[in-house]
Formats: sequence, C-alpha cells, structure tokens
Amino acid sequence: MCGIVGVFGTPYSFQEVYQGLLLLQHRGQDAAGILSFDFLDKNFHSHKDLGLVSDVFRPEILAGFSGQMSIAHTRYATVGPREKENSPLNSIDLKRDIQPMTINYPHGIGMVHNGNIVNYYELKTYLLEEKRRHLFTNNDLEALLNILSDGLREKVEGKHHFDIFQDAVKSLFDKAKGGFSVLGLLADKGLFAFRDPHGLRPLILGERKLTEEEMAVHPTHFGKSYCLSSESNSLNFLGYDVVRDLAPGEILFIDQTGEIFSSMDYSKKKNIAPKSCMFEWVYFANPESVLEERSVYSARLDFGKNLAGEIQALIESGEIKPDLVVPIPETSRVAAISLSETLKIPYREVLIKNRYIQRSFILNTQASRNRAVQLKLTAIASEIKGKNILLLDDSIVRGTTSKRIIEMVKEAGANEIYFATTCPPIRYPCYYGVDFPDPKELVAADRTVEEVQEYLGATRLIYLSETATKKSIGKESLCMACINGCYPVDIGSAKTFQDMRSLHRE
Ligand SMILES: O=P(O)(O)OC[C@H]1O[C@H](OP(=O)(O)OP(=O)(O)O)[C@H](O)[C@@H]1O
Ligand SMILES: NC(=O)CC[C@H](N)C(=O)O
Ligand SMILES: [Mg+2]
Repeated sequence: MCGIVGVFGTPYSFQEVYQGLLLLQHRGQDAAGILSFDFLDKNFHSHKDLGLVSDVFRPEILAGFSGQMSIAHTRYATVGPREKENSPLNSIDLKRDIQPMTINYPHGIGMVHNGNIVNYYELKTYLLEEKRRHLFTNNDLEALLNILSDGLREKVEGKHHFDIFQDAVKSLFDKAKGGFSVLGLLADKGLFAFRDPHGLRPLILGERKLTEEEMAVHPTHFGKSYCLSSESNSLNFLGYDVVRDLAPGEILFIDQTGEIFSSMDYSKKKNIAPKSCMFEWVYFANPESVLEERSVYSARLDFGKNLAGEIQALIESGEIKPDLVVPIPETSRVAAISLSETLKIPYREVLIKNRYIQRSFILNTQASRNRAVQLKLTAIASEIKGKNILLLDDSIVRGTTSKRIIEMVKEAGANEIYFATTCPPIRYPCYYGVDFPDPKELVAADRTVEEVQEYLGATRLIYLSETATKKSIGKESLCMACINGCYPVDIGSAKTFQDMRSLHRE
C-alpha cells in the first residue's frame, strides 16, 4: 500500500521523515527513499534504494542530509517489474522505479505517492504523443509528476501562486484515474499534498510548535512544523498533534513562509462521494493509528465482536464446537481478543510468530510469499492436539496463509479446524493500490464459500458479512470494490493495466 510521510518547517525534517518511515514499514517492504530540500543551499538531497527503511538509511547516509522540508516513501510496488523468481535480482530495473522521483522543470519538483493509477499506460502514451514527454521508469508516479509539471509550465502573471498550483492539480484529477495520496516538494517554494477525489488512500495532517533550538537555526520564524503522513501513528510518535485527515480531493500547499493554503471544492463540485478503502482497517494500517477519525484498534475489536454474533448461531445450532480461539499473527490478534471475549471461549496464541519475518502478503512473488508463511509461524502442538480450533485471520486473499496454517494446525493434531475471517470474500481485483489486479490470483474469485472451505481444508469457513464489516468500521461510504465489484473510479483501462502488470509478473 506504500507509506508516505512529509515534514515542513524543522531543520530536522529529514530525520523526522526517516523516523516516520520506520513507523510505516508495515505498508511496504520493497524499497525506501527520502528527498529533502534545503532553503539555505537551495538544493535537493536524496537517497533511495531497495530494502527495508533501516537497511537503506544507515546513520552515515542520514548524516549527509540537510533541509527544512522533506518527503519520504516506503514502497509496496503495484506497477513495474518485480524480482524474478529463481534468477538474480534485476536490480537496475527495480531501482529505477523507487520513489521519490524528481523533475527539473518548472521550479524543480519532487514527489511520492501511495496508490495506483488505473489508466497509467494510457497516460504514458498521452504524455509521449501529445506532450513529447518520455517516461524513464515504470512507475505511475512519473506520469503524475509529468502531468503536474505540464500544468505548472505556463507562467501566469498576476495570479496567486496557490491558484496556479490548484489549477494544475485539478487538471491532474481530470486526467489520472485511480487512488492516490501525493506529497511533494516545490524547490524553494514549499511542500504540497493532495488526495484523489474519492479519498481512496489515506493522508493525515499534524502540526507542532518548534522548540527554541529549532527556532534558532531555522531560516523562517513562523514557529511551527507540519507533518503529513499515511497514518496517524507517525504523527503521534514524532510529537505532532493531529489537525485532520485531508479531505477527498483536497489540495494543500505550505509555502516557504509557513502559510497554509487549501482547496477542497473539487469533489463537491463534481459530486464525488468519499470512498475510503476498507482494507486499511482490515489489514493495512497499524492498530495504533486512527484513520478518518476511526481508531483501527477499535474497528478491529468490533470486527471480532460482530463476527462472534455470526459464529454464536453456529455454536448454538451445534454445527461447530470450538475449544479455543487462535489468532493468526499479526494482524488478526486484536479481533481475536474480542471474538474470544464475546464467545466466552479461551484465547490462545498457539501459533508463534518469528519476529524476524516480515509481512508475507506484501512480498512481490508467490515463491517469496510461500517461503515467508512457511518460516513465519510455528504451532505449539501440545496445546492444539485433540482440540477443536477456531482460527481467526483478518483476510483471505490468495489463500497462501490460510491454506498453510490449516495444514500446520492439522499436523499439530487438531481435531476440527474452523476458519473465520474479519473480511467478506475478496472476489474482485484492486486497481487502486493493493497489488492484486488479476482475479486469477484470488482464491474466492471463482469459488463459492463451500469451495474455498474445501480448497483450504477447513471443517467450516466463516466470513464476516459486508454489512458487519461496514458497521465495524463505522462508515457507510467505503470502497469495497474487491468485495462487491462496485468500483468508484472508472476502470475502463483496467484490462490494459492488468495485461501489462501480468507481463511484468512473468
Ligand atoms: O490469503 P493471503 O494471500 O495469504 O493474504 C492474507 C494474509 O496476509 C496477511 O498477513 P501478513 O503476513 O502479510 O501480515 P501480518 O503479519 O500483519 O498478519 C493477512 O494478515 C493475512 O494473514
Ligand atoms: N502501493 C502503492 O502505494 C504503490 C505506489 C506506486 N504505484 C508504486 O508502485 O510505487
Ligand atoms: Mg496475516
């Protein structure tokens, strides 16, 4: 899903975005990058590479940075080539696609984004044929960067700088179809942010007072630092007070004097409804984050409670008789606590997670996902043997985790295995930032619930209903396209996107 963070106003902006990135690591594990701008030497400073944040940014690399505004990215790729299975890493191609990306004209612009542009391949052709702009990478961010720079190209005398900027972003909204949250730097001018008109991808704003020491070294003395991040956890950690989530379609600019400009009229004028991605609460976001004023932790507790209602009926009818509720670490743990409390069935962490293994779903090949699931969890057979186990996971996407864990719990001697999940069946591709653009990958795409149950090897499979999912998140207007096939943003280009992405998967 990618994590993005930007800071404006403190001489330690690059250190703050680095720390912010560490807190967003769960959103992307492929690559990381930071871009800063120093108002004193008028230069951009940047570094990016493949790997985890702490591997890419060794202390000696960070020591080379300076700048009062910075943006940063941790990548979970949804476009471009990927690591080839059984062959050396194609690092030249992969490195080319890492964010942030820059363009020199006009002004000097640097950008990062979380999301995916469905009509990226069409935009690439448009940019080449209509604008004579060749794209050097396979990342949809480069298309956004070129469209924005094209919109800012004309010098308009007498117009306020924010009006010129918002016009350019609105024209980008007209052209780019997809889900995207963007952060950017305009050399010597300021930091900008915008969210796609439906607000599919998250972005939250925070502010804090500068310390006296920061005030002493900072060239502009407006006394505040601002932070924008994919999740509130990084704002909290860095000592920022949450101001608000950016509105869907909002365009925000913090100029070099620290003044904030914002425009929120695009979505209203076009009658575009907000559609936050439900998968943030189900899987992507960290439990300590609050998105759109809804705590991820509380939503997950409610997933467990509401699922309990559905499971209770099966227990009462005698169809299932669970002895233990067992979470599949990491993400399902919170929901499993409330599931166990509501059902009054003991909660046991009898699948032990290897703390050195990362998230498996966001790895980019099936072989690496299989390997990670294999290494990630070990069962405590003595606690499982002879018992009826109610396993809980947050989601079943490709079925990699659930199939393997059911085998493992069987091998550990379980009697019956029920598998419950805090998300309805995922049957349709996502084109807005989660990397499953092909229905062939989805275990539930062309199977009934009974067929998925049989494929996974569970005695009983229980999905949370769509209504209960919405109720738990506490929002009516969500993007649930992967569940019900109702795509809020035009997916006319989806076939091209899917074909090109499949090419890159080979
Ligand atoms: O059906 P699948 O394709 O396997 O995808 C779903 C699984 O992947 C995720 O776990 P992951 O290991 O990525 O992260 P976690 O440690 O946060 O649970 C998610 O929590 C499910 O367990
Ligand atoms: N998951 C994401 O947000 C991906 C961002 C962008 N499409 C990339 O591949 O780098
Ligand atoms: Mg998991």
